Amino acid sequence: TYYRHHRYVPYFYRYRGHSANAENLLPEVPDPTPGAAQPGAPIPEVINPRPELLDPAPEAFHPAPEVVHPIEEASPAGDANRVFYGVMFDAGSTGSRIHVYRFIQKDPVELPVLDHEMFHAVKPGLSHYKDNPEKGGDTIRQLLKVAKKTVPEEDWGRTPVVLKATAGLRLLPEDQANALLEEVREVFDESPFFVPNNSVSIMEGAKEGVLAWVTVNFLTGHLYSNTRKTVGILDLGGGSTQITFLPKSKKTVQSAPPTYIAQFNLFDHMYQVYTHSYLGHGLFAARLATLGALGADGLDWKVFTSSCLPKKFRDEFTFGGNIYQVSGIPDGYAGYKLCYHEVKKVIKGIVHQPFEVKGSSVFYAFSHYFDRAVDSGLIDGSRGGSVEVRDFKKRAKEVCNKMTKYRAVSPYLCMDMTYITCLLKEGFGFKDNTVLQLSKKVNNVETSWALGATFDYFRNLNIH
Ligand SMILES: O=c1ccn([C@@H]2O[C@H](COP(=O)(O)OP(=O)(O)O)[C@@H](O)[C@H]2O)c(=O)[nH]1
Repeated sequence: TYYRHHRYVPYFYRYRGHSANAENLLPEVPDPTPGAAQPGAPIPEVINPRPELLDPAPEAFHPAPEVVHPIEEASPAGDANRVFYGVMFDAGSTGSRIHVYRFIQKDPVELPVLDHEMFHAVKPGLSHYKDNPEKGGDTIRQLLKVAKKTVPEEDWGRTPVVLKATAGLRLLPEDQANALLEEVREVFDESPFFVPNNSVSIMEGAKEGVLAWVTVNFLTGHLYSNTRKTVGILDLGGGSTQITFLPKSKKTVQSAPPTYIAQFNLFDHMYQVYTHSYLGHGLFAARLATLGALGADGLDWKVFTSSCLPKKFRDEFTFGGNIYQVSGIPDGYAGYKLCYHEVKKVIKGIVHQPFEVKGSSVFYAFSHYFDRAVDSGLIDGSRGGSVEVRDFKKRAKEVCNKMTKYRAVSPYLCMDMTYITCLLKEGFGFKDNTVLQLSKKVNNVETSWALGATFDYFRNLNIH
């Protein structure tokens, strides 16, 4: 039985309505008793043993005792299940988010099962408050209310709260980023939750890609199968973008810059992945770069123009706490070809083309890849879907050549779709027929680095 946990395929069940990704809409948390089944819903089976898949890896995933709290006594009913929670904050460049994960540990030597995620998001991100860190701290305080409503009060003191900041804070001057982090530490310290050492930090880009890869491969069951098949991930944030996959060919590893290869141990397997985070190549940073405005601090009088924007469009674009004047080219041309030419300059020669992107057959693409695919009508927002790289290109052309039609959806849609097309094709070197699985959630859990980071916290994946 010791090995049995490795045969469990992670199955997740929806115990109650999952809150939508309504940025800015701070939740009413509908049901204060986590795990309460919906009326009429079938009683979920939490784990699903698959006896035919024997995997001799012996190590269980359970929190290392020094990190987390003693295993509970069996309840009077004789139920030895241990429920525990992990709270992970994602301080992204465009918003801050909270993920409250509920795990069930059936047996101390077996892997706990991820049972539920509560997710909420607010906009804008912490970096927006670079000149007013206290207000930034307030957004985290607001999100903590979700944790208080989701985690039963008796568990607060042993539930860890961790915040990791990504591109938004990486792009800020150090003193401003530190002031924001310090503010968050104070908010955590005054909260009733368990605040581990180093619980508030800026995450390295390389970790961001690896942890998202861990999340997606965990949620899709690939970490449990003995086929060693995994899926790659593409994450397009506001400030940075990540690519991570498990190379099949040695040449991919040998020809990659050494910092693009990461190793870690997960559920007793050693993985060596290709991963990189491109700072300044997230969608919003790329908009600014296309407009020639990236880093143009203090040029608030200047209007930055682009043929990717509707000709008569004019806007104040805010990113990272700075405001930029932007517009289309009123008497000039707009459209796909010119736009492609502009965005290509942002990508060409900067993005490394891995030897083998076509080999790693399926890539899960999420965050802004997903959002823009929904906005442009490529996929349905509630279901997600799979598209080929060429579908992005086709839709980008249509959006750019009919800007008035899509303007109401977003005046930046032409620029964004063209950037995504160019990044995939000329940046990473994907073929037209590479399949991208676009998803915001897998089994009702957000596809983001946050779950991987929670595993990393509990188990220390020792990524290097
Ligand atoms: O759990 C998550 C985390 C992020 N996102 C989306 O992914 C994008 C990520 O942008 P972010 O501001 O985090 O970018 P970064 O700071 O990583 O560049 C945004 O559209 C978010 O709404 C999401 O849907 N779920």
